[in-house]
Amino acid sequence: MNATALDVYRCSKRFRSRKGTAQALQDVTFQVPEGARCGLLGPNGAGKSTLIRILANLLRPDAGQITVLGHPLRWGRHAYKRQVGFMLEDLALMERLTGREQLELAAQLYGLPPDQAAARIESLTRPFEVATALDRWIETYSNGMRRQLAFLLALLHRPRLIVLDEPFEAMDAQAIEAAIDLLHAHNREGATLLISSHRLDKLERLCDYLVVLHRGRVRFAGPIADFCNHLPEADTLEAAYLGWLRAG
Ligand SMILES: Nc1ncnc2c1ncn2[C@@H]1O[C@H](COP(=O)(O)OP(=O)(O)OP(=O)(O)O)[C@@H](O)[C@H]1O
Repeated sequence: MNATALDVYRCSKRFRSRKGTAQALQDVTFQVPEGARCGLLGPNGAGKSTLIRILANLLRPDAGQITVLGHPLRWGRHAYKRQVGFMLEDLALMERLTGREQLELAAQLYGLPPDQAAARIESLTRPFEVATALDRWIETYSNGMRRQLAFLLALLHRPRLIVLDEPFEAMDAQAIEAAIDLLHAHNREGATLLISSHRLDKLERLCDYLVVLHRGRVRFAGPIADFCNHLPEADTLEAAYLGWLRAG
């Protein structure tokens, strides 16, 4: 049996503001086996980004235990940081660096020797439009190029777990294809994937495992085939998901 890459147990998060409270996550429990290509699905406001921000240690859960690659997640500690690559909703790029400088800086932080970093940057960026703009300030990038750069930053250090929040948003068709190919290649080399996206057609091609959140709760976690078997008449993941939502 596979080891567990990600173990989330009874994780809850409530946001409080003057206008009231929002229970973003409630007793969220699921596991992702090592080597899985896991899609994270759910309607707007289901809690996907909140969960990913908690995994990235940017947000403190109110309750719950999370284990990432065998390390318990502790608030403010980054025991596993070098083994996980994140692309978050807030891309947090450094506008007055060039794309190459941003990639080199990250490579340095991850301890890649400069010659290896240069070769890695060259091969990673080659299929993407951002390769033509690596020596320009990030400030001048289009939205799609910014997202390509953020995506490549998540993969740069060959992490064992890759966690991406809406990676395909604003990417053109060619970039999406290149991104899917790269993710498959990293998965073949052993990386586990957790990818939140509303692009169900892309997730269907990429993923073999699914976690579905709805109003902050886990409504399904398991192989995609099991999810689709609930609605045998649906011939795509999108049709199965829409049918599942309709059934309430
Ligand atoms: N900083 C915040 N303050 C208050 N409420 C928040 C905050 N962040 C998220 N929420 C609320 O938490 C809930 C979950 O939001 P979250 O962004 O995690 O959903 P999501 O599944 O990523 O949605 P989407 O698909 O629209 O990106 C929503 O009700 C949202 O309004």
